[in-house]
Order: sequence, then structure tokens, then C-alpha cells
Amino acid sequence: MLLEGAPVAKRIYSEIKDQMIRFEAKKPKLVLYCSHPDDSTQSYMRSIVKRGEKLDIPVEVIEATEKPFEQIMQLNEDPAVSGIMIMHPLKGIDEDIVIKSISPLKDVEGRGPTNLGGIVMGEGYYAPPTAEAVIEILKFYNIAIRGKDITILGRSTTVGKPLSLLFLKKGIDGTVTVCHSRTHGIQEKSRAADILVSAVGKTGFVREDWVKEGAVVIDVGINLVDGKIVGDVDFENVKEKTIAITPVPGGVGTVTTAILFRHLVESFKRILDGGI
Ligand SMILES: Nc1nc(=O)c2c([nH]1)NC[C@@H]1CN(c3ccc(C(=O)N[C@@H](CCC(=O)O)C(=O)O)cc3)C=[N+]21
Repeated sequence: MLLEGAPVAKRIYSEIKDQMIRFEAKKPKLVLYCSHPDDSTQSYMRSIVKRGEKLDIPVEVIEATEKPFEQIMQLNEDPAVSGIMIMHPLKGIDEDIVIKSISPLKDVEGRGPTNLGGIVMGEGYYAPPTAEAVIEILKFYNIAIRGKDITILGRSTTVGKPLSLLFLKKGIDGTVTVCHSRTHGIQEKSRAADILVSAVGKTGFVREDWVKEGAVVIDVGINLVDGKIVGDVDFENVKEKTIAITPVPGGVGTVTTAILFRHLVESFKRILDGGI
């Protein structure tokens, strides 16, 4: 089975549109805060802006000045702003400090300590959209997670670490192994997985001999090769061994953007309800 992101994203966007109707004239706004964005960041920003146009949701790009802290405080206090994304990397600015200064209510990418900590406690506002997209896809296609052996390749703050905690949540109940560059026997640990998630950022990282027969493979990798997007998984060879696999492009990435906008609308509702 090919786990395409489009039908998952479509359902999320239709839920968003239903909610937008109820808001009438009022609208959420997303701010993309950047400093000299690189090619890959610019391409992501363009695709978010385009999606905003489709949904009739304003997306504003703001360039960092020499006073980032003041800028973020102003965005935190502005009731017209529902969500703030700090585009990575922020060149010439300490990104960690800027991230920590976003109001947790507007941190729609779940990058700050309050939202990240919330995942451990099981009651966070926003989990990182890419991590959430993985769970969303598995649920959409009715792939059982409870009690399964899951191996995650990569321990990033945006995917590997938060995703491991989402898999551990009560009601999801996976058993997780997280591998990284210092892991011994990474191939064996990958081969042991019922569900293998790759979030490494290296083309061709997962080969067919890394995958158990009948496994589910989720490719989170977004690698630019000759201007084209390619995942971490050697798709053509690996797919023969799987019962289900995500394509790149058209898989997890498609759902990520949808979840980002879902968080934005949630934030808008919270702020309307006086949650700010
Ligand atoms: N705060 C922050 N969050 C990020 O998530 C983030 C970032 N900064 N900085 C840059 C990197 C790079 N990145 C991309 C994501 C999607 C595409 C992309 O091309 N996506 C396709 C779909 C890809 C697919 O279908 O798999 C699209 O949106 O149409 C490119 C690049 C995000 N990043």
C-alpha cells in the first residue's frame, strides 16, 4: 500500500475550511519570521504562502532586524497574529533564544520548551507538525501502532525526539527505539522494526536489507538532489519488502503543512476564547 499524504491533507484542509466558515469575517494570521533564508527554507516558505492563499488565510513574512527580541514580543502581543514560525536557520541570530521568547500559545510548530515539555506530560498545545504528521498518516490508513516495535532513525528536536514521545503516549502505545550516529547495530535495530521511520536527511540511507519483510516504512527525509526532493529511503528496492510505505514527495511533507495550518486555526480559536 502506498501511504499517500494527499488524502490525509485533504481531510485536514476540509476540516479547516469548515471551521473558517464559522469564524465569518475574522481570520487567523501566520507569521513566518526569517533571517536570510536558504534555498530550502525559501521553497518551504513559498509553499506555505501558497497554501495560505488557497485557504484564504493571511501569511506574512517578517525579516529579522537587529532587535529580534522586541519583534517577537510585539508579535506575541498582537491579537491579529495567531501563529509564529521561526524559520530555520536564522542566520546571524541566536535561534534558541528567539524560539524561547515566542508565546507558547502562538508556537504552532511546537518548538519552544512549553510545547515540547507538554508532549512528555501528554497535554501540550502543539507537537511539531512533522512528528504529528507521521502519527496522522498511520491512523488515517488504519495501521495498528499499539504494542508494535517502532524504530526511529534520527534524534532531532523537530522529529526524532518528539515523535518517540508521541508513539509512547497512552492510547498510542508503541514501543520505541531511537537510533542516531553513535548507535551500535543500527541495521539490526532497523530490521527488527514493525514500523520503521527515517528522519535522518541522507539520500539512500535506508536500503532493502535494513527492512523486515512485511514492515511499514515512513520516510520523513526531505533532501534536495538536483533541485528535486528525495527521501532517505531507497524507495524502489525497499517498497517490495513492505506492506505500506510513504512516497517522497507526496507523503509526510504534504501532511506536515496541513497540520501546521490546523494548529494555526486552533491557536486562533484559543485566542478568540480569551486564552491569550
Ligand atoms: N521553522 C522551520 N520549520 C521547518 O519545517 C523548516 C524550516 N524551519 N526551515 C527549512 C526546512 C526545510 N523544510 C522544507 C519542508 C518542505 C519542503 C517542500 O518542498 N515540501 C513540499 C512537499 C514535500 C512532500 O510532498 O514531501 C511542499 O510543501 O509542496 C521543503 C523544505 C522545512 N524546514
